[in-house]
Amino acid sequence: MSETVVGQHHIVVIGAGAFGTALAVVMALEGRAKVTLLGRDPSLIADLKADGVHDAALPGVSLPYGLDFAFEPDVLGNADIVLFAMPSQAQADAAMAYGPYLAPEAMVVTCAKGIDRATSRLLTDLLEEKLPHHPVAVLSGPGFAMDIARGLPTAMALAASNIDMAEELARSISTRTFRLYASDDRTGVQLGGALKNVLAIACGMVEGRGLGESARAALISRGLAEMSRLVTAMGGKADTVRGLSGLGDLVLTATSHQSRNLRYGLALAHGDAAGPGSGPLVEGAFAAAVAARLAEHYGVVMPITEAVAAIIEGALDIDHAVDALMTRPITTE
Ligand SMILES: NC(=O)C1=CN([C@@H]2O[C@H](COP(=O)(O)OP(=O)(O)OC[C@H]3O[C@@H](n4cnc5c(N)ncnc54)[C@H](OP(=O)(O)O)[C@@H]3O)[C@@H](O)[C@H]2O)C=CC1
Ligand SMILES: O=C(CO)COP(=O)(O)O
Repeated sequence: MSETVVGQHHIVVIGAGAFGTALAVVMALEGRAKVTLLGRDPSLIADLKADGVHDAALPGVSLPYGLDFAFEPDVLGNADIVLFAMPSQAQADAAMAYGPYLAPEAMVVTCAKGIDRATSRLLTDLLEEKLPHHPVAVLSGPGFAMDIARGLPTAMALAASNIDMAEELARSISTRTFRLYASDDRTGVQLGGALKNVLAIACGMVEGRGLGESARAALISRGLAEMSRLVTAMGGKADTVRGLSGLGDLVLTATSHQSRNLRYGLALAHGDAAGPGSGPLVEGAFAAAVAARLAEHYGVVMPITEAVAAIIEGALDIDHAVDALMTRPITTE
């Protein structure tokens, strides 16, 4: 186990899945901070320590020598930065389970891309309620876990309500291959991450039905317009939507077969998608209905998001959805 040097950050990543492990790997390789990956399954953690690989999450990636592993939450007692890298719908439970172990000065960063389904709340708001003594930031943007872990160049956004804190976290977490840009727009950054997943599902359906690349481009740009409307209605910035966590992540996820959300859309188009939660994590399948509720609440027009939500619920089929979207009244862009 590596020792903490005076003045050095101790960063704990909670959640030994694909993204949590990738973040831990890239930070540990940099070697500036002491980094611990905290998982909840003792046998998995024992295997990671013994084997030096996490083949289920990141096949072929070596776990660096300097990375520490733990399953006992008391390791949190000397961490000043704590990353919550579990799925959106597990963030509230994780805050309740790990909150009592956090050091008083710990800054919390949610790394999930979604909205809490039970409360329709942004994850930073949810975590702040559960962890009232800790500032909560969010990390989001274009970056597949595998690319980050392999040390390919990636850039994401780190947003906190206080820009000084966002800059401090961005500097502390960034590495030579993983570059973070600071923002004070938590709302914009989080909604970008959640909504691009819904739009990636739609792009998967477009591809699965053979509707063409022109349709996909139209979907990306009209989807971005929807994203912009909800972000600004909820107090976020239009500029954020054009940045890494909005346009950047939308382009990545809507065009890559690495994306689980895109693959889910493809499966829906082929009529062989099992329900959300029954297979690999598909955040957009949970976010679609919540985003549609938020759109209604804020009086924002989001026809693509609403169509995806209705298709997943089984209330609409893809052909009718496309027809309805194409025959909406002609309007300005
Ligand atoms: N994969 C990627 O490329 C990227 C993912 N993300 C985001 O990161 C988040 C996680 O995704 P990803 O890592 O891919 O998902 P995975 O399914 O690979 O991993 C999720 C991890 O969270 C753990 N977990 C689940 N519930 C809890 C809990 N209550 N407390 C502690 N740990 C828990 C799981 O443990 P167990 O196995 O025991 O259930 C698992 O280790 C998502 O919101 C995703 O959108 C963001 C950018 C890139
Ligand atoms: O968010 C991601 C990359 O930025 C990962 O996307 P998926 O969850 O669709 O695989």
